[in-house]
Amino acid sequence: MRDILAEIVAEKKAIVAAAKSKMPLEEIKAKIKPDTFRMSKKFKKGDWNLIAECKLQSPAKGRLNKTHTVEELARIYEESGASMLSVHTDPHFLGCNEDFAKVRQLVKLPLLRKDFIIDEYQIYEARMLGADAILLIARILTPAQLKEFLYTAWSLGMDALVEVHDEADMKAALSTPAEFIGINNRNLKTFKTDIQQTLDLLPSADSSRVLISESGVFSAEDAKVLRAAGCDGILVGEGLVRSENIGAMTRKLSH
Ligand SMILES: O=P(O)(O)OC[C@@H](O)[C@@H](O)c1c[nH]c2ccccc12
Repeated sequence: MRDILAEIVAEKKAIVAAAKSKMPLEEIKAKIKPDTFRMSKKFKKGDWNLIAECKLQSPAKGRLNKTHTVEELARIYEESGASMLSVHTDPHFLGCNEDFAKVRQLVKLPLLRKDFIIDEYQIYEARMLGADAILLIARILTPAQLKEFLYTAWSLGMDALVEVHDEADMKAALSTPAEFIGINNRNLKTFKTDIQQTLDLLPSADSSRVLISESGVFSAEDAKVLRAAGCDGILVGEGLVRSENIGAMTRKLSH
């Protein structure tokens, strides 16, 4: 069976190697200033937060939205009450660093750099692009890397959303002091989603962490179920970019 995550990670190694030879880490370090933890200032345990994702394409489903640019999506989300934006920089999602930097110029909300981080270089790069937070996917990192990358993000004033999909990932996430844990309802091998995944895993999370349910949220009803179960927020891409009225859907899912 096709393993989409493994394919993406294999390509990512080459992408990072090419980026390093174009702009060495030392050069990035000389350019950047630490951020001010804008995600953790905004997200409080017990509040409800929508992270709205600028997602034009998915590797499993192909093109999701042909009518809007990433910048247009970002503007609608911000005007319609999202707490934060997630912007892909990986080409499988039609993301790129340039679009991320453009969104940074356009909006004031905190921005999550959505990518597959396998090397500390990408964390410094995220800060250079103006990210407030990064995604760390437990499945593709060792527990030691997870901790190390979390501290690297913190040293740059950025927050990290540590993503888990099953009990083993959750255990790894809980072994770090991660403040934000994202339960991905999507199996990253098959890309199938089911919000039941969050409901199943929530009891094993510790209640001091901010818990975000990611992927496969398509309605206010889904959001309501997740909120009632104890989530502090949701991360939504497809459910927004494919809806007929993106602004109205953003408003519905924001509270
Ligand atoms: O479009 P959705 O089903 O609402 O999902 C958004 C987001 O959770 C998803 O893009 C995502 C979360 N973590 C990932 C890791 C890899 C690829 C994609 C993702």
